[in-house]
Amino acid sequence: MPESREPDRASTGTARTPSPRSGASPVVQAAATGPEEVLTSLGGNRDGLTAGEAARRLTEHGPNVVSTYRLSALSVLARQLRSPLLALLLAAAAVSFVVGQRTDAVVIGVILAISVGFGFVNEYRAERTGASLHERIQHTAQVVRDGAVQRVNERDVVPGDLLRLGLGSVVAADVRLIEAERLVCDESVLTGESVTVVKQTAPVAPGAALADLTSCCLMGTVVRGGAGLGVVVATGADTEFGRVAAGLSRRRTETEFQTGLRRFSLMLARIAGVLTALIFVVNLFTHKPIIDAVLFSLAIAVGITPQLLPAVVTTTLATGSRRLAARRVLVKRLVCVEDLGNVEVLFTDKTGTLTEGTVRLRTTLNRDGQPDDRLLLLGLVAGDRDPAQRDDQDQGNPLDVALCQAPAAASQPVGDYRRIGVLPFDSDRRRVTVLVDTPHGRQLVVKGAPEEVMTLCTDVPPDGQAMLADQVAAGARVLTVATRPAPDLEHPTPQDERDLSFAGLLIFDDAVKAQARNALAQLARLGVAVKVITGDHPAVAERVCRDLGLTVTGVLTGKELGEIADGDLPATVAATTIFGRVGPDDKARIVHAQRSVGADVAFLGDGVNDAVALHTADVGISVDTATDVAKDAADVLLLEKDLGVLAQGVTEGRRAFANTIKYILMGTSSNFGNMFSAAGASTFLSFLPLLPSQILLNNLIYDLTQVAIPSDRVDPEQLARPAHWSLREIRRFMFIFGPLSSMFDFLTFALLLLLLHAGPPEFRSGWFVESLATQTLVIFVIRTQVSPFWRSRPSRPLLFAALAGVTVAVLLPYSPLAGTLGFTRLPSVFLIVVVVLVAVYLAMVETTKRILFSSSNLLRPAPGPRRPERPHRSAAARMINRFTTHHPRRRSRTVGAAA
Ligand SMILES: Nc1ncnc2c1ncn2[C@@H]1O[C@H](COP(=O)(O)OP(=O)(O)OP(=O)(O)O)[C@@H](O)[C@H]1O
Ligand SMILES: [Mg+2]
Repeated sequence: MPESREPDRASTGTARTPSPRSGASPVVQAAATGPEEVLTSLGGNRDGLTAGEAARRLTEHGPNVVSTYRLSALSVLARQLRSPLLALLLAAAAVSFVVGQRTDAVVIGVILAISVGFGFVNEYRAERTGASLHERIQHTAQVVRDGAVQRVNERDVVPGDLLRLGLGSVVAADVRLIEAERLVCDESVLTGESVTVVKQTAPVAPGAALADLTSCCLMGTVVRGGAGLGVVVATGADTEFGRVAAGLSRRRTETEFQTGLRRFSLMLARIAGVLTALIFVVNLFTHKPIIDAVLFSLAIAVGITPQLLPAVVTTTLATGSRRLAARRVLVKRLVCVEDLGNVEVLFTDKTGTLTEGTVRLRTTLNRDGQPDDRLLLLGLVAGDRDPAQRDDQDQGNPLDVALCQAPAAASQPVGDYRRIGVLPFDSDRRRVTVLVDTPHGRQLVVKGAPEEVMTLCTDVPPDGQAMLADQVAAGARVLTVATRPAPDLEHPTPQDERDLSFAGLLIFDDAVKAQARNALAQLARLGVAVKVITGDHPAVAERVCRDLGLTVTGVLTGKELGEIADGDLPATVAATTIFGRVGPDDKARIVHAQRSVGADVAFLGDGVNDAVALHTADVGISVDTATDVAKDAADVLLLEKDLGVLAQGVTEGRRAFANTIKYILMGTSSNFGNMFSAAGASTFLSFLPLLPSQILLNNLIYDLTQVAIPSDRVDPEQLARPAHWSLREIRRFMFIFGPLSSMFDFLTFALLLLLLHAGPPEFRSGWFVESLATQTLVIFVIRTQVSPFWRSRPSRPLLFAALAGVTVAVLLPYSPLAGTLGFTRLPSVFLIVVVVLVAVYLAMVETTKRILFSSSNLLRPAPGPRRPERPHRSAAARMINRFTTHHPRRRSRTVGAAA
């Protein structure tokens, strides 16, 4: 991580982006004032607020959020109406109303209203699901209230609260620091500056710039090291972050899926444009009334455009997200469902995923290889948290938690050891160092990864290494403890970690998770390669993999990784299963290398050390109990750390993709073919093959049948491999199945005209029935690669919708509405002919499908050209989202529904 920790560097704060502000904000004033003074002025004390006072302040100041997101029905409706096509059509209908074709105009108006309403309802419902995803992700903050440390919802933090800050926490409000222990913050979200800032408690000069408020911590910034305690001086929109948040864009970058959809829609729009213009010109030449020609060509364009696409996509994704939520997997955005389906390589951490994650201290070994409680005592003293503060010891670093929970821990005289200073744990140094006053004088105690600590020792006994090797080979997690007298030391620095005396080893157990074996097998069946990335010793990881039956093809350590040139990295990473002793930047580098060979990468981790890699991956996955930064960086949150649910997530993603593709293939085959035929027929007929209102009605009924697609079953074969967008394949599909459908249309035309000598109403009625039947029923063939198609069962809603659509089409010419809609009864011989035609058509499509799918990649793994690097959403946008509520309450700024 590019960071500097020298205080002088941090306080000079050159050339940092100032935030727009009007007058000195609460935090700027507090920064220049003494800590106790600020605390008193806010009516607080070291015991924190009382519960009653906190509740009172919450009503007074409102929730601690910077913005409120409102899903506005109006904006969803506006999106439905935004189509220029619709506007043109309405205008043309209005003109036709004025020139006298009243019924036709009214019918067009009614059908359009129903279509818009239908699209609106579907999209609004799906959007609401999306919005509710957000509310399920809760963030908590650690505050001192009534004299005790407690976790409260971040939104309930109020001015005057005492906020505790630790490694990896996202600061929940603007605070004035009262205590700071080597506290280092990353304020890039506010200042754009990647150099971290060292915090302390001394007041700064009045009117200091935002980047120089070293006595304060600001909302939205991240604690990169150390710990602190501060009094909240501002919450919500009154914070510095709240002020800038109001002006920031919340635009999100597109995923591959969204890009694919957009390109597809664009392609159809182009085709529709060309076709419409052509029909219009031809119809003018064939001397049809101009207003009819306009209406007709516009109706065709409407017929081609997949208006329901957004609704179908959101509904499929929402269905997937609901199923996932039932399995305790939350996606932050709906499209993440689809992203999950594409995952090909999963990097996972070890603790809690492959192992139970409840680390237990098994034994201690001193210099002579004997159990010794003194090591436990030293281990406790050199914990990441001060053991003198007994609160919350069951949260945090699993190894430290294990030490606190060891049966002998309670009887250790930790009270006799007073902590003077600490070099907190971080994943690069892999150790904790504390300076303590002990009954035997002042001492430096170092506890950490054996490779790191043992090199700092001068007196490792001859069998020390062997002792360690035995334990590691057995799969135990081992920490080494070392000490040194330091009588004159005041502030420990990394340079003081030298000439240590080896004290012994702490041996931990972390049982292998039994269910993980099953989950790994499931992922393997889905074609997802699993790799382990851990800060632990590779041998420990190897042992775990062996126990779980995961084949290990290669092992690499962080050190070896450092020696590999960027160019060679992708190949090496691809050939490696275990990455051990890697730090945060290595993790990101590995993920990056894997992505560069064109694989879709997911990363699962929950630590501060995982945040960068979580951002780098295509899909970042974390757990609900993870550190704030990891949770924020993730796209998917598991409420339980379990690989099994992930396999299901992948399946759901693929299901969503498969169903979306079904809709698209439908739209590009028969539907497209029919519109094309209508256009063609208009060139040689002396009358319009379908009235504009009939085209719209045809389109509406078809659309109604299509909304059942998200509910459809997906064949197991399609779930077995990730699929990717390929516009080329879709186009190919379109140019094979479109004309095939047209061929049957022209056959119908010939029958109607030559055999049955149909006049305009009969012709239109007949073709209306035939075209709806073909374009609706073809779903049963297209929805599956299984041949013959009836061997794959569709979902009940889809079956019902399709059959109902056809029934309505057949009955319409016999209904009382027939006259208004321009239909007439059909001779029964024609209906028989239609049945035969449809059957032959479906058989043809089935045969073509068999040939096409055996050579096509459309619904199967397609290692086609890959998308470029995913541009990450800006850190600020992510952060605003965190501090946003979807429940409008008072005193928070409202932003539009543009998410
Ligand atoms: N509390 C601690 N005190 C001292 N050393 C520690 C502590 N926690 C971890 N270490 C050492 O640092 C190493 C890396 O730990 P880190 O938490 O960065 O790993 P990780 O990548 O999160 O691993 P995992 O896959 O187990 O989650 C550990 O293997 C251990 O040797
Ligand atoms: Mg970890």
